[in-house]
Amino acid sequence: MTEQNQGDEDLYAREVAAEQRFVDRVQTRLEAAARSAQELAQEGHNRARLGHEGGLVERDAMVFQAAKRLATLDAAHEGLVFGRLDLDPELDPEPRYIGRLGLRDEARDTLLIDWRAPAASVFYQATAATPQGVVRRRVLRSTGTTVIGVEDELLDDSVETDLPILGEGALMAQLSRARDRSMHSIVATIQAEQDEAIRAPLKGVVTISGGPGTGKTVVALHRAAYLLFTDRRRYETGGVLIVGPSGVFMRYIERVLPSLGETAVALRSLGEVVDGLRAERRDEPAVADVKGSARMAELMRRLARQAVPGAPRHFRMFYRDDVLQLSGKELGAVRRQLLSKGRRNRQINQVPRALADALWRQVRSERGRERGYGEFVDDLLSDDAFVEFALAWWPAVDGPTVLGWLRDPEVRARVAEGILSADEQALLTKSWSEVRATHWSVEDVALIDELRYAVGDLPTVVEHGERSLIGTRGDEDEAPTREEVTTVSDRELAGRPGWSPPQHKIEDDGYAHVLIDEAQDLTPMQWRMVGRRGRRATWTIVGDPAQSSWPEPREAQAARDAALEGKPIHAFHLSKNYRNSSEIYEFAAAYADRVGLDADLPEAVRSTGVHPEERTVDDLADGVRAAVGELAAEVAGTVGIVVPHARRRQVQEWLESWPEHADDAAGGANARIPVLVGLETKGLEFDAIVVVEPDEIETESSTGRATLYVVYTRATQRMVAVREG
Ligand SMILES: Nc1ncnc2c1ncn2[C@@H]1O[C@H](COP(=O)(O)OP(=O)(O)OP(=O)(O)O)[C@@H](O)[C@H]1O
Repeated sequence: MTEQNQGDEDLYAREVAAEQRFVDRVQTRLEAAARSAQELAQEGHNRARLGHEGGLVERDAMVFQAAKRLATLDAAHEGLVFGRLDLDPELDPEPRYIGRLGLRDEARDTLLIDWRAPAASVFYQATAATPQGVVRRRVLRSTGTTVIGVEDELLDDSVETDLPILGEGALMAQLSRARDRSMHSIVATIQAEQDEAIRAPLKGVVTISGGPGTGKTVVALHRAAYLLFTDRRRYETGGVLIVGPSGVFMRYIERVLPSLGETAVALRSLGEVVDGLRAERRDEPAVADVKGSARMAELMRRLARQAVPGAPRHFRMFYRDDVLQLSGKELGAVRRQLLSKGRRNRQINQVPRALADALWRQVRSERGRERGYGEFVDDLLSDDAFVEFALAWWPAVDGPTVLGWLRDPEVRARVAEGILSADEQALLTKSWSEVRATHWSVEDVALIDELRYAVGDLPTVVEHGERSLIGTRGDEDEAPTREEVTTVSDRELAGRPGWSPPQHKIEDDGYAHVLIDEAQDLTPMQWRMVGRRGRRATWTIVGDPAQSSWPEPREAQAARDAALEGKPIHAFHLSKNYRNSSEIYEFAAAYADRVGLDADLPEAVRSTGVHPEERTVDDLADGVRAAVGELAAEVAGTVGIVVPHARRRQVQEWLESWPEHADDAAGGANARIPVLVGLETKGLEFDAIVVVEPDEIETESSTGRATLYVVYTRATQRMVAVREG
């Protein structure tokens, strides 16, 4: 080793040791904060809320909680302290440290600046062209609480200092690491254009566009953390909803926010947006196209107004000297009259009276009329046959039940007339006849939500005597309370089981912030579903139109505009691809160009020198096996095998039968070597990808080319496409 090299190494070690001393100091302070929080917890929470001191301790408690989460969830990655700024000594001779949370020392001076605080923005925004007073930017690389390296950038060489500049650049070091099954935070290396989107104004809608791998997802997640930091009360109380394409994707991103100390967010895939439903299965593309179409909104509206299939269709009774009966036609009129007053489930209390009114019009005999309307109603309400009919004719219904009515061919033909073609109707019939009644698809969830809003939430059944079946004050959201049960009929009915309004109302679905990832794929019906949750929200919308798998972009755009209700839009665009090697991205971009996708082509910042390969093989199984074997040996992280729909099972079976990969194949979509269809790879990334029969992926749906483009942009290091020739 040369003297020069030895000298460099010593300097590097000294700098790392100096940073370690600072990190140790932060750690000691954090532990002290934790101790005082614990002591205070023992003394009781009330004191913590008193006066100035109390506020301070509360803050310590928060710091403690956040730190605990950091320690448990992200120990193996970037540490609590990750950044340091050395400014022009004339501005500030002391270094400033940036961390995942803010911390003060014993004298209440700033020890660590939270990355989201205004004082930290210069860490991300300063460049050599506009150094903003920063001479050196340093990123600390750590494992847990141990500093293992530093990466420096000199931003202003006009200032005289003796600061050493070490390392090879934090960004490249971060981008070259192996991919595992989850996405990690990028707090240490957020780039200036990304930082602008993260810190964008709070009002209205922020859109983040950009080609593959530009950091749209990870930036949007950091933005959610930023919003929680800036207006914690609003966003923690009102809630932040993050919607992504699939369960696999949600699991992939779920660690990012906790690693930033934030857990107060609802992460939902499109199949989980509606409370109580959890769908993972996707319909085949042709069916999904029908179910997602905006035309389904009208179809659902009609469906929600139908008579309940299988419910009694007429009613007949004797009253004094009259025979009273309600035919299908008369019942239809009562149904329409009730529906004109509000949501179906909210009308339940009005049903007996509406039926009684219709029957009273038929009472002609003198003996009947002389008792008067009031007593007639009371007589009816104490008549078991009548009450049973009312309950059976107008039961409380929920979204899944109403969607299930479409299994009845008569109902389906009636509501779909003029909306869906015979072929489209047949597709729906097939889709619902093939699966168990409750095994809903992701696409069904948006339809169920539509119906839920049309019929109103399910009332809660209450035990005997608590509530009456019949309301005393028209269509109200509040059920009559015990005190309001005043009429004879009410008293009689008070002994029967009845309904009270739902505890959870659909009005409670709203969030303070809605973040939509892979927004280019939302169908019009899905836009309606998320729109209902964001009426009073601020929004972040992330997407890349070239990766869209929805065939009617204009229809989706209209649905999206309707969901946003004219809120002001701030658009941000990201221009650099941080995922793919430049060799892989060139291949993908050439494909996009060849097949005529109007793609937003970012610049890939990293090169590996290894080009993707296209292989034609005699035997597909052998070819895939060889490719998987090579790539699994070459990369340390994940290897995705992407297949056409029709080959999924076959390839999964091959993989499991190859002893060398049996372990890596276990764990389904979360395995080291998962088998996925094109659409499932959305938003994900792998160290290496094997694409099986790409031409079949391209032709298996009307948007297959966009899907194949997505597939070609998933690998960070290696890609092999295999075709049988
Ligand atoms: N500033 C950064 N520092 C380090 N890594 C980054 C940075 N920006 C993005 N990355 C990494 O680049 C990869 C791609 O990011 P991300 O998945 O957010 O991109 P995307 O634009 O949503 O991609 P796509 O649209 O193709 O799904 C991720 O591994 C992410 O961590």
